[in-house]
Amino acid sequence: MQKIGIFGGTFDPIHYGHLELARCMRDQLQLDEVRLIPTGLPPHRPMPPVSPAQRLAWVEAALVGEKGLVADDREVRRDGFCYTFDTLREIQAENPQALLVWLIGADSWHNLPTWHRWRELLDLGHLLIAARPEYAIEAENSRLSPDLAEEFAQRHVIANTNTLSQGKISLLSSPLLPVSSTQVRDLLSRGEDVSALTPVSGLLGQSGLYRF
Ligand SMILES: Nc1ncnc2c1ncn2[C@@H]1O[C@H](COP(=O)(O)OP(=O)(O)OP(=O)(O)O)[C@@H](O)[C@H]1O
Ligand SMILES: O=C(O)c1ccc[n+]([C@@H]2O[C@H](COP(=O)([O-])O)[C@@H](O)[C@H]2O)c1
Repeated sequence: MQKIGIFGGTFDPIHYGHLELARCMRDQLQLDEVRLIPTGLPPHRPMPPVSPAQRLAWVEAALVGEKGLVADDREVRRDGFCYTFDTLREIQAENPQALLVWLIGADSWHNLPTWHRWRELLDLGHLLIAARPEYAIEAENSRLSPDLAEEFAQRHVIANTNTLSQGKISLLSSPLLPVSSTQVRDLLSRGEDVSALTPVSGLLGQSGLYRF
C-alpha cells in the first residue's frame, strides 16, 4: 500500500527542525513520500506578514535534493481558511488506495480539540506526534484535556511499519529539536546569523524580510 506522509505548517520560515522531522518520518516508517504543506490562511493564528507564496518558495528551496520530500501548494492556492480536515480529505480523494500518515508537533497536539472537526480528522489517517522541547509527550499527556486523553488511549499504537493504520495515533521516535520559526525570526530581526537553524538562511538574508 502506498503511504503518503503529510506535514503541514506555517513554515514562517522553514527550519532544520521541520526538515529533520520530515526525514525521520520518511525513513522510520518507510513512507513513499512526505508532503510539506505550507498553510495559506491559517484558521488559528493571524495571517503571517510573509505571503504564503514566499513561505512555499522557501519550503521548495529547502527540499531540493531531499529524496521523497516534496512541497505541496494546495493550501497556498486555497481561498478561505485552511483546515487540515479538508486537506486530508482532498489528498485521500486523489489517492484512494493510499494510507495518509500525518505529523504534528507536541504543541499542536495539545491544541487539537480546537481544530476543525478534530475527532473526524483522527479517522482520516495515522497521526504521528513529534516530541518538542518543553512539550515532552509522556509528561504532557497527564495534562491533556479528558477528551484528547481518551482518544489517545483508544487509538495509541507503537509506531512501526506494521502498525501503521488509519485512525491510529503514535509518537514518532525523533530527537528533541530545539529550534522554532520564532527563534529564526527573532535572530533575523537582530541581523544575526541563522545558518545553523535553517537551510534557507541565504534566501532569508537576501529577502530582507523579518528585519524590523
Ligand atoms: N522543533 C520542533 N520539534 C517538534 N515539532 C516541531 C518543531 N518545530 C515545528 N514543529 C511542528 O511542526 C508543525 C509546523 O510548525 P510551524 O511551522 O508553526 O513552526 P514553529 O517553529 O512552531 O513556528 P512558530 O515559532 O512561528 O510557532 C507544528 O505541528 C509544530 O508543532
Ligand atoms: O484544521 C484546523 O483547524 C487547524 C488548526 C490549527 C492548525 N492547523 C494546522 O496545523 C499545522 C501546524 O500549525 P502551526 O500553527 O503550528 O504552523 C498547519 O498545517 C495548520 O494548518 C489546522
